[in-house]
Amino acid sequence: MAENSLDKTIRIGTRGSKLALWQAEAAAEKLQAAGLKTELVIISTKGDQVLDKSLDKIGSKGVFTEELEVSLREGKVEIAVHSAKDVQSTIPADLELIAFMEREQVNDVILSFDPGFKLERGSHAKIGTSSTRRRALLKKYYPNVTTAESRGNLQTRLRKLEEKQFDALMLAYAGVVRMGYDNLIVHTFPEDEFVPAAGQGSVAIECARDLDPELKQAIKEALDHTDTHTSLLAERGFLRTMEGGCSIPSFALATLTDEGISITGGLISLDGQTLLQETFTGSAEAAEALGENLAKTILGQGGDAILKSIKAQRSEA
Ligand SMILES: NCc1[nH]cc(CCC(=O)O)c1CC(=O)O
Repeated sequence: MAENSLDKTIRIGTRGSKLALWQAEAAAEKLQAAGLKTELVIISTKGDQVLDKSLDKIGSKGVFTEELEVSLREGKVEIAVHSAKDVQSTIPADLELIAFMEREQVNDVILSFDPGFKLERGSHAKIGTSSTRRRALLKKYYPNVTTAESRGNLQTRLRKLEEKQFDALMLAYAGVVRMGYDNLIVHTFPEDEFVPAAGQGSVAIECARDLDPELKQAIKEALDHTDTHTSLLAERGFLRTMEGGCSIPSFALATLTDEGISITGGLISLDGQTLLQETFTGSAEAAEALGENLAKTILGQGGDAILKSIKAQRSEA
């Protein structure tokens, strides 16, 4: 009797952080509900190990994904689960992203242990964040706010908040609610002003291109969320054309509409002085091209000069 590929246990590669485990468990539950067998395999990445440097200083692409991709290649796991936001814009040719799980609310939020904490335009608060996008947007919209590095997993960052290394902490709502810290949210940024990073709030599933086709299809059917996938194609098309890597303050958010798809995206200079932001609409079938065209437009509006100056500043540092 031929061996049935769907009887095989799907080994799920994941980082060991609590959020990563939550995401991997969410994928495992859905696979099990579809009748598939699963097992979690915890893999530590450079982004988990190097905690004393900001991500733009660790520098290389795929700080949260590389070791997972090696395990896919070596056949140690069948799939890898990532925060979609942490996945580099171009995947190596022997690997592929087969599914994007249903997206959580996409907004950035502020957490504080002081329930009376209010963020206002003139606020002088010190806010923990290590994201260049969040820092630059805060400079633009909240010019008196200062920021402090807050690398590390969510638990580490909350400890820094507890130790009063800063007054408040800025994070993605998705991770906060998944960890059950939403009771600490004191401010939610509107997504048209603080446009999230491409992929924020969604979970991406990666596998080797040569994974058994029947198994691949079953995984896709169990995990993929069509509207999220379409949005992510547009956002990742934008990101790829922007060619910035994860430490560039670019942003992109696509949503499906009655007519098709809408994507808002752009780029901000590190000092917050120059903001380029546009919204494009098109058909869902051409989602990827729409994101690419948006990026080309932003680059043409002066985005290329912003990128150049960011790269020059970085090589000086
Ligand atoms: N590398 C950080 C990272 N990657 C994914 C999330 C949050 C959850 C998500 O956006 O899916 C975070 C933390 C944050 O930005 O607050």
